Amino acid sequence: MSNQLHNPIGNNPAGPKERSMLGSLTAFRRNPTGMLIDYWQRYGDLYRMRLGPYPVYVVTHPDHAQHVLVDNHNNYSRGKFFKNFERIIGKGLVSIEGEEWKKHRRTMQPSFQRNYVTNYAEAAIQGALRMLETWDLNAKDDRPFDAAFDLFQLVLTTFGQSLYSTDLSPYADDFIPYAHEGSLQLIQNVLLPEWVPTPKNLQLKEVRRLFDRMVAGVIREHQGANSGARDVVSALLAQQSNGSLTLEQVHYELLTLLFVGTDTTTAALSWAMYVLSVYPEVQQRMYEEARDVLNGRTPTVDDLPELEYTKRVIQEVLRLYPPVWILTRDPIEDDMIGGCRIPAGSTVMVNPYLVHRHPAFWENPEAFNPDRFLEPQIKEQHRCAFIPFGAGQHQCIGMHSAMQQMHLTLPMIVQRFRVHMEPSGTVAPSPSLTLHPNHGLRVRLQRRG
Ligand code: HEM
Repeated sequence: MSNQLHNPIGNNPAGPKERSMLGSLTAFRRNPTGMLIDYWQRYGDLYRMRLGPYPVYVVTHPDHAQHVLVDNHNNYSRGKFFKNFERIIGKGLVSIEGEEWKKHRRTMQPSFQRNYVTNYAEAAIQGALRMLETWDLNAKDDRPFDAAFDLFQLVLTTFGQSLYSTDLSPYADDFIPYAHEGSLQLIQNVLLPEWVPTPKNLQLKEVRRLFDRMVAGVIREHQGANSGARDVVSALLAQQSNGSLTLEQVHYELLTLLFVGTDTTTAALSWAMYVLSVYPEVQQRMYEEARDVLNGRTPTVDDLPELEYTKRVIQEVLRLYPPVWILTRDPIEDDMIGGCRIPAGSTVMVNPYLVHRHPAFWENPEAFNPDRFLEPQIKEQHRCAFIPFGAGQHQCIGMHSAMQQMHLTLPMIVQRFRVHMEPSGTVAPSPSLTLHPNHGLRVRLQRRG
């Protein structure tokens, strides 16, 4: 794999010769991760391609990621691809900019602070216990099943109770396939104007209607019950009462959190289950850690610092399978990255999937090795070599709650079961907006004695 800094022609990055009007869009739709890696090998660390009419510069080197996301972020807007999100979730934290973004982020931040997030642990644990009860039955009957669906249900329910003080479980059957569909359409349909009445656009409208109904219900419950809840819904509604936000803005922010918070955490948990099944030695070490630290108990947040191998497994899962595998920004003025000119109005794609595989920063990058994250060496790693939650001002607001949920759930799983894939073998990533294992995650569980 390439480890060149860049491979420019003059001060233009190299890239494929694209004769079709669609540029590299067809190849991107067919096999996005494969295509991006192939171009990386051919054209170096910073390359140029076209997706339809849009010039895109793909960034794979941590220095360049840091330049775009952190050091020179003032010269970058979220850009045209993030605008596309508005088709499903309206104008929320992932598409708004400037002062409006700052105000919204400030309003929501307290609900996501590391210390506050510990309040969500109980919902995550109780949800996991319920899920494991049904898994017990599957194990008893030796019945293979799609764990990805159950994990999504767990994440949705925990999300609802923690952040919205609402039981979202009745929506799970509709929401889960719709969230997958929405995520897929957003990446496959980047060029299709939303007013064109194609079956896919009509499907997107239906997805949007369900999401709207869910969020409208959550807001109504909060307004009607005077619940006294101190959740993110109440924080946003307080700003609406004092005239700082409109009800529509509150609605869109809640829609945004729901869409981006659940699909991502589910993808990460699914990849973790996959990893347990293909690396039995990793599963065994996690089991031994859970056995020694918990001695058969259910974990609490106080146990998390002791479950340190599990944390490294989660980090390694996020390195190889970053659920948010593409971040895009548009330069406002012309910029220079690694000696190459990046024109205003184009798009820069910072690609965690590639950054996390950069051979100059990760030895034997395709190997699954949680010990890469051992201290002190990980402290010396480039600050943008590992960016599953992004970097800079737009860094994920939900990262502590997502990490906490994974860190609590995985020891509970390995404590009770041995996990096997059904059928065994490797699973390819299926990239939509988020990176999921393709064809779900069929597993067979064996109860530990
Ligand atoms: C494993 C789970 C998750 C991953 C991998 C993840 C990843 C990311 C990444 C990479 C970004 C940066 C986007 C950018 O720079 O353009 C981001 C932003 C964001 N994430 Fe997450 N996320 C996860 C879970 C969550 C959860 C649980 C929530 C909410 C409950 C959430 C809400 C958001 C929001 C609102 C933003 C936009 C922040 C802003 O621009 O101010 N995420 N996430």
